[in-house]
Amino acid sequence: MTTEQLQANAIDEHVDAVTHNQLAKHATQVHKFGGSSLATTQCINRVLDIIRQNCQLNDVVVVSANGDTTDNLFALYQLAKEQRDTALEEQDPRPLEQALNALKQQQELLINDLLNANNARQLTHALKADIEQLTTWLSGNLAAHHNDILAYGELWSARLLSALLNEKVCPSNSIDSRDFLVIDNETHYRVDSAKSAAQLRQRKQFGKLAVITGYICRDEQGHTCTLGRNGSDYSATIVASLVRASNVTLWTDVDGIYSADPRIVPNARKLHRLPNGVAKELGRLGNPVLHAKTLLPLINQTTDHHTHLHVASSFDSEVIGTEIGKFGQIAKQELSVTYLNDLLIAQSECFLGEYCAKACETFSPICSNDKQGFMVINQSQQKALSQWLASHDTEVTFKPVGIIATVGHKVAERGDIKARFKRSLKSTKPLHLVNSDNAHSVIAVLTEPCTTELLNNVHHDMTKDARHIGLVVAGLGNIGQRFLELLPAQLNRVYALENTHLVGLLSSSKALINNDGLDVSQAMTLFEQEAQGYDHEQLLSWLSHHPYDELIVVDITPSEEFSLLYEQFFTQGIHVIGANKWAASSPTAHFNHLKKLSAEHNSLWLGNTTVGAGLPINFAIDDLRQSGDEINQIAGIFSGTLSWLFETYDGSTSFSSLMLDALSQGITEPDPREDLSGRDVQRKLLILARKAGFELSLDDIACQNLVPEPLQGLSTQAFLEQAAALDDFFAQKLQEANEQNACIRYVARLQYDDIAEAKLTAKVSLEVLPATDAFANLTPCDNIFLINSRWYQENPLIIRGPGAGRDVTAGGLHSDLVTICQQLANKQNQVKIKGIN
Ligand SMILES: NC(=O)C1=CN([C@@H]2O[C@H](COP(=O)(O)OP(=O)(O)OC[C@H]3O[C@@H](n4cnc5c(N)ncnc54)[C@H](OP(=O)(O)O)[C@@H]3O)[C@@H](O)[C@H]2O)C=CC1
Ligand SMILES: N[C@@H](CC=O)C(=O)O
Repeated sequence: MTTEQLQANAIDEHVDAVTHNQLAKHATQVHKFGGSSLATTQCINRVLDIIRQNCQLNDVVVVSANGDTTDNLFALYQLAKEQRDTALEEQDPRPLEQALNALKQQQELLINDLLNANNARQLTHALKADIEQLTTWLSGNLAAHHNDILAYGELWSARLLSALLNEKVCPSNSIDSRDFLVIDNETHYRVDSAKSAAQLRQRKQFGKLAVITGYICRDEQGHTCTLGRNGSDYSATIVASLVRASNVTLWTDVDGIYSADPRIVPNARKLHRLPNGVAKELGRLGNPVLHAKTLLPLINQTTDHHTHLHVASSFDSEVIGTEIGKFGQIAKQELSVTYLNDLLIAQSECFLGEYCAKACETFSPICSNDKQGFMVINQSQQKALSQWLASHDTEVTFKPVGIIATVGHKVAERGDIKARFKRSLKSTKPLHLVNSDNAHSVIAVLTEPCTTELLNNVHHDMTKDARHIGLVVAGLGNIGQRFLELLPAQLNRVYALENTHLVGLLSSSKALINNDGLDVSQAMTLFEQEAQGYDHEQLLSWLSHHPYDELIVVDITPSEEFSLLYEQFFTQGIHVIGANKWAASSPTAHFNHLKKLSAEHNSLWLGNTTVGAGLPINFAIDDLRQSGDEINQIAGIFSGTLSWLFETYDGSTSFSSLMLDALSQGITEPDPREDLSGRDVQRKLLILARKAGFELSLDDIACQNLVPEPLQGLSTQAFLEQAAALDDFFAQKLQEANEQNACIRYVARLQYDDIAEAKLTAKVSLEVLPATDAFANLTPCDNIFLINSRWYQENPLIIRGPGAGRDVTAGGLHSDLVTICQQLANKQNQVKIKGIN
């Protein structure tokens, strides 16, 4: 292996390592701005902002000509040509002069609007020289300079942007791509990569952001060439392959690739991630944004280096676009529907058997079939194909057709998708159904043009179940691990979870995020091996660009700090399932703000395990209220820990030993003082009170703290070590209760009395209860909830059962997950297409 290859491999390994975990930062990037993104001073200022926010100095910017400049240069060329072809006495030089003047003024306007006087003077001077050269070419050997003339569009655009960057953003130099980019065959746009890469290295200046002209290059003889239609996109991906960039972003006037043309199919979904092969097939079958040749340089077969491509809108840079690259299974499930009209089906005996392959090689048809002897081609190919067949002495018939195709990774090999596609076409009776050679599409050949209605209906049938849900689990302790253990079976079993993928795992200091999904059966092992340090800024940045239709964060942390992120989650439409009680018991203003945000952004927020673990107490209260009931009393034993401790504690074992036992069983909070202080019960009562419709805060609930003061300020570890200091207090309380034939229980009580002066009273405290009390005879760890309401007055509603522990809590979280996924599925079903034409 050469030194260069070794270096290249080392770079690849490094890039692989940092990009596998998606919270890591990326390497060199190429940003390409299309003509519409650079059309006006306003657009160019937006581009400056995008560069400020997204580029580093070692990145590369590739530009198209500003707005319509290339079209205007081409029109200039045509005018000059017409003039040349006109008899001398009939020639009128004015239209050409006017067009040239208009072009010059357009450039001067941009220069003077954007640059300071000094820089504007320099660029105007250079522009003047260019216009003189243009004038010479237009009146000289026109044909020989066709491409030189067109090249000015990109040249001016790069020069202007680079000058502007120098003035306002960062050091920059503009590079004329003809100084490095060499193609050895203009027709097939084949790039001389070794020569071009070496020449680009020489031109790129260290510490300056390079602004490179798109669209143009040179051939081996040094003539200016263009890269054809959408050549600037192609330039960007070529440059990316030359500098071995990790990513190219095509900043354009659309915000991504959709599952169908969104101008025709209003319910088209944006495809966040497209595998390379599928993107190429979409480009081939008429996607207006992607072009097959743009994607060619993205995979280097020799080094296996993969560059990802993003399509994003320069008009709304915050909107997440589409990423094209190498992905795992989840992205491979994406389906889209595309169509082409104004095609011809050519039928000939010549297409039967081996000649078909030859014809395909020459004409690259949309589709063909060598058993039935047909090819579908563009109308523009009819003449050439007729001639080709005539030279083979064969007859051909042509008929107008359209096509509609379903496109997705290896769809032609998936019986279920093909069957669905056939069903969706049953009213149409296509002429043929053809699998594409690469198997990434199934194409239906239609006798009539594809209509808007057909496209909408087929799109609906093909993509109705296609929304993907990403799942991020925060908190991988006692409950989090059990949740993950149960996850594989749930994903297999529950239909509503069919498109749910585990994509992120977080502890307090480490994160493992993978957009391609994590293997659920090995989640914890993967986390231990691959998780990396992270901060909230990185996490939020990933969350704001996640590639899923919906994202759910399951918060199984005990952290207030993590709960403060809910505000950003909800703002981004992310759903939250919390076992963590902090947010739901936060100060009233904050809690109301979160509720408002989640409603505004359609974020679902469930927290049924925050009280009673898996018991359906939150459901019950919601249900009572929805049925018109009014709750006036909630009481009970809300702490599994305290229930277990007081039901078990009979004096034979010290209270502190029992507490350590409860901790090891996973019943207590990570810091058992959260239970013993009454705070956990206080939070639960607040959560239920809010559910029942009362507006109060923690301070409104009197709370008896059972932790002696000297133990309150210690670290968790120190507290556990000194836990024996609890024992005397509880021994004495137990003895006093025993003397009255009673027992001690930690009880929560909320009472609403609309006649009394203090209408609402709420407290959590240690009570001495008669041995016969309903709260006195629970199975250790059970919770009991007693509710009095209009419907349940004399005879209260009672819910009782285990209120803490790994299984019931993890189970309760899974119940919330299914509920959310079912609701999201219903949301998707609301977009039924009615049929429009
Ligand atoms: N035990 C039970 O029966 C019930 C518990 N709950 C709630 O479940 C939650 C988890 O309890 P449990 O599993 O026992 O706790 P553990 O202490 O066992 O685990 C907590 C996990 O959260 C992580 N974590 C802590 N802070 C953060 C943070 N800021 N960001 C991301 N991750 C963080 C920890 O990471 P690290 O290891 O790095 O510290 C750890 O992985 C608590 O809120 C608890 O109230 C709710 C109902 C019942
Ligand atoms: N520590 C809590 C756990 C559940 O919220 C309890 O004991 O109830």
